[in-house]
Amino acid sequence: AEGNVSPVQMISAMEDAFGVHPGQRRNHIKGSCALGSFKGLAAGASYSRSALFSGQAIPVVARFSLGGGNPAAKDADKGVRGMALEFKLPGGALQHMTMINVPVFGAAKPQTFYDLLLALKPDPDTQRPDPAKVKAFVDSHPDFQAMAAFTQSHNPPASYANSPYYSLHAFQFLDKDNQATLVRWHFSPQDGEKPLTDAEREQAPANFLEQALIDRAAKGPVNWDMYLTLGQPGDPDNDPSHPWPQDRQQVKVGTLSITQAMAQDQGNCGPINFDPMVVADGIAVTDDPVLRARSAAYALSFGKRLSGQ
Ligand code: HEM
Repeated sequence: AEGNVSPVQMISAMEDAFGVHPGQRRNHIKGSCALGSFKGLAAGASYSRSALFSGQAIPVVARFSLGGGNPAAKDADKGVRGMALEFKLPGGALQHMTMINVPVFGAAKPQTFYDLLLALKPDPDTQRPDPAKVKAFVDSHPDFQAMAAFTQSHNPPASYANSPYYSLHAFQFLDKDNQATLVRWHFSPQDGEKPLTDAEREQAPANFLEQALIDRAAKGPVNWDMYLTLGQPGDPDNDPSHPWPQDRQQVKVGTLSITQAMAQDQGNCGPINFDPMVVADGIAVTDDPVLRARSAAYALSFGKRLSGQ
């Protein structure tokens, strides 16, 4: 079926798929907090007047996470890893970037993501998703396939520090003359990309990502370079399942340094809603329906967990 999916439908499908864990996120439930700063480059300032690219160090509160709503998920499980950033700009404005480590998203429209959640609802008899329903979902949603192929063919990272993270959505960067440039961005790890080997995946304990990040940050800043990908006329601005052609120009616009990590109940990322539509002057959202559905669903998840539901 086509049509708008309300946040109430979306979160209720998420709760049916993953269960309800009171006070916690309905998705990306397992994660860790971190702190650091971001330094922008003049190259960024030529596309966006955001204070991000002033060259001053901008304080950042971060959260790293596993996709999905299972708090007992294993860190070696295949699937999505997230990096959510809240930049505290001078004067009190906030900029969010809420990214995953997959370069293509599995839904052109909120309906596809909703249909996936419906297909993942555990069968009462087996307590597992019904494989026939999952297959029917996959067969009927071509926009899901690129992301599924990517997550199945890539082992997860050995550390959050060894993964890139992608905006997926396109945003408008606005310069000082209000000239707009359509961009996507990603953060590339200076520590390099390092997936677990198959043997490491089998032997890995359930929980290692948090301690690995704490240990790594204790040795010195963990850096990611931020790159823009510049859109060309005709590149879609409203479909995170649709990659742009490979030849699009990339521009390095800054570096994120994570200096400290901690458990999510010991840091200040817990009560933040990393809504990806929180943008400050110089960056603007498009009418991407997936981005809009995210914002609505995050608000509901946030309201529930803050009130102990
Ligand atoms: C329609 C599609 C999507 C829906 C309905 C959805 C829903 C959600 C919800 C409900 C949360 C928990 C929010 C909270 O309680 O604070 C969440 C977290 C998250 N989502 Fe999404 N999401 C979608 C797509 C995406 C995409 C495309 C990305 C990446 C580009 C993404 C990355 C993340 C990350 C990194 C988190 C964890 C944020 C944190 O650490 O607090 N999601 N999502």
